Amino acid sequence: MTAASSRLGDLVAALPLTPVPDNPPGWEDLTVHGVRSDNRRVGGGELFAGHGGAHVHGARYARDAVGAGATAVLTDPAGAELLAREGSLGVPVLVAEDVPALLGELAAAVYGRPAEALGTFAVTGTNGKTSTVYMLDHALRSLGRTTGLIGTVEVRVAGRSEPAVLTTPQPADLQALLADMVATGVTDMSMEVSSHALGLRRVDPVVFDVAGFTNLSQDHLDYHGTLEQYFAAKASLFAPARSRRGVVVVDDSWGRRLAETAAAERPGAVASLSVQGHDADWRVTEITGEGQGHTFTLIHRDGRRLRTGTGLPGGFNVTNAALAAAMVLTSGVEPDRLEASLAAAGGLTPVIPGRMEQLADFPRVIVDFAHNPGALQQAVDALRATTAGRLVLVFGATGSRDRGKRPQMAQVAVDGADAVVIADDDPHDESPDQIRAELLAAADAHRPGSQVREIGNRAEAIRTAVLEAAEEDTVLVAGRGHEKIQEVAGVDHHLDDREEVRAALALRPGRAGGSAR
Ligand SMILES: CC(=O)N[C@H]1[C@@H](OP(=O)(O)OP(=O)(O)OC[C@H]2O[C@@H](n3ccc(=O)[nH]c3=O)[C@H](O)[C@@H]2O)O[C@H](CO)[C@@H](O)[C@@H]1O[C@H](C)C(=O)N[C@@H](C)C(=O)N[C@H](CCC(=O)O)C(=O)O
Ligand SMILES: Nc1ncnc2c1ncn2[C@@H]1O[C@H](COP(=O)(O)OP(=O)(O)OP(=O)(O)O)[C@@H](O)[C@H]1O
Repeated sequence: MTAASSRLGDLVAALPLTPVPDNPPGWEDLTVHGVRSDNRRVGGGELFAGHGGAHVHGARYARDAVGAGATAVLTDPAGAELLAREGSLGVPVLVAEDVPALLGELAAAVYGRPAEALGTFAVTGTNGKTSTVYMLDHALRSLGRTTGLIGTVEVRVAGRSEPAVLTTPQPADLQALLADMVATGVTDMSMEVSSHALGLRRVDPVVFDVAGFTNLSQDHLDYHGTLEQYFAAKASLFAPARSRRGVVVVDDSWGRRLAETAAAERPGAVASLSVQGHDADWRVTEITGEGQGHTFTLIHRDGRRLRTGTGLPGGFNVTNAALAAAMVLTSGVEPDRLEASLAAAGGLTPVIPGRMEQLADFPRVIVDFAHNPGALQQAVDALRATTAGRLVLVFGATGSRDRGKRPQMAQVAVDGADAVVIADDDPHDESPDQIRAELLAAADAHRPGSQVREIGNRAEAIRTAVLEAAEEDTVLVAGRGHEKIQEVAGVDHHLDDREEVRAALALRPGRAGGSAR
C-alpha cells in the first residue's frame, strides 16, 4: 500500500523532522513505502528508523539497512552524529529529537493510516488479554468477519499465522502489519496491548474502536516500578487519544477506579462490567456450569441482553467471555445477532494455545500460562473445583524479573494443590537452584510439611507428575503455556510443555484406553 504522504518532503512538512544539511539533491521527492526500526526486517524502498535503545544505538545498523534496500534513514541527534562520523550513507537522512515518540505517527502516515480502515479492538490487563482476544476473534468470525489477531502467542492475518516477537509489536511493525491486514481483506482486528507498549507509545496513533480492561494485579514491577505506575500505563488505553469506547471489568478495585475516572472524564464512553455482583453497566447473571465451562446471561442497564457461554474452564473465562461479548456489542452489533452466531459457533470456545489447554482427560492434564500469583490462583481454583482426585501442580518462577511474586506464587501453590513439583521456568541470568530454593523456602514457611518436591529439569518434572497421577487426578503444568524456548544463562533451549506432556502420556501404561487428546 503506497500513500501520498510517503513523499519525504511531505513527511518533513507534517512532522517534527529535520533533514541533515548534506542530503542528496531532490531528496524531498523521494517516496518510501514502508518503515522499519530493525535493519533485519527492512525491505527495498523503505525508511529505516535507527534510534537509541537500552542495548545499542539503532543508527549503527543504518548502513546494513541501506544495504538491504532502505532508501532513507531517520535517526535522533546522537545517531546523526554517529552517521556523520562514518561518512555518507548515500540516502537522505532525517533527524527527530524523539524517534520512538514519532515513529507510530510516521509509519501510520506512510502506510496510509490502515487502522482507520479496520474495526479495531484492544485488550489490556494483567491476566486474560490473550484469552479475551481469541474470544473476540472467535466472536467476530462467527459474525462472518475476516479477522486479524495480534498477541503474545501469534500474529494472524486472515488465517495466515506467524509466531509473535513481542505481545504488542513495535510501532513501525504494527503499522506494517495493519496495512498487510487491510491489503489482505481483513475487516476487523483484535489485539493485546501490554503495559510496556502503552508506556512506550507503541500503538500510537491508533484510536481503537473498543478497548477492554480485564484486571490488574502484581506483575512487571521490574519495568513499571510501582503498581500505581503500572495502573497508569494500562489506564491510558481508555483516554480519548487511544480509544473511542471502552468496557472495563470492575471486579477488582483497579477496574472500579478506572471506570469511575473514565465515567467522570468521558461520560458514556466507557462502560463497566461485573461478573461478581458489583454495580455495573453490564452485569453477568444466571451463570450455570456446563461441562467444564459455563453458560451465562449478559445484561446492560439499557435492556440489551444476550445468553451465551464458554467451554473453557475457570470462572475467569466467564469474565473473559463476557468482556469479549460486551466489546463486540459495544461496536454496534445487535445482541440477537451475536447470540445466534455464537450459538452456531459453539459459544466463546476458541482453542487458545497454552491457555488452560487440555491434553488428556484421565488423568486430566492441563498446560496453562499462569505465571504470576493472580493467574496461578485462578487456574488452581478452577481446577480444584472440578477435580475428583488430587490436584498436582508443576511450576517454577522466571529469573531476573519481579522476584516479589515468588513467595506469593509458592503460597498459592501449597494452599491450592495437593502435591507440588517445583521445576525450572526461564531462569534467564539467575541461578535456577537459587530460584527453586526461594520457592521451596516460601512454600515451607507458609505451610510446613506440605507435599513439595524439587525437580529442576522441567521435562523430568512433567514426566514424573504425569506418570504418577491417578486417573481421577488433574496435573496442572503452569507458567510457560505456548512457549517453546527456555532461556538459561543467555542460551536458548527448546522446551515445549505440551510436547513434554504428550511424551509423558505416551509412557503411561494403559494409554491405549484413549486418555490423551
Ligand atoms: C523495553 C522494551 O520494550 N524493549 C524493546 C526495545 O528495546 P530497545 O529499544 O532497548 O532496543 P535495543 O535492543 O537497544 O536496540 C535499539 C534499536 O536498534 C535496533 N536494532 C538492534 C539490533 C540489530 O541487530 N538491529 C537493529 O536494527 C532495534 O530494533 C532498536 O530499534 O526494542 C527491541 C527491538 O524491538 C525489543 O526486543 C525490546 O524488547 C525487550 C527484549 C523486551 O523484553 N520487551 C518486553 C519487556 C516487552 O515489551 N514485553 C511486553 C509484554 C509484557 C507482558 O505482558 O508479558 C510486550 O508487549 O511484548
Ligand atoms: N480474567 C482473568 N482473571 C484472572 N486470571 C486469568 C484471567 N484470564 C486468564 N487468567 C489466567 O492468566 C493466565 C494467562 O492468561 P492470558 O494468556 O489470557 O493472559 P495475558 O494477559 O495474555 O497474559 P500475559 O500478558 O502474561 O501474556 C491464564 O492461563 C489463566 O491462568
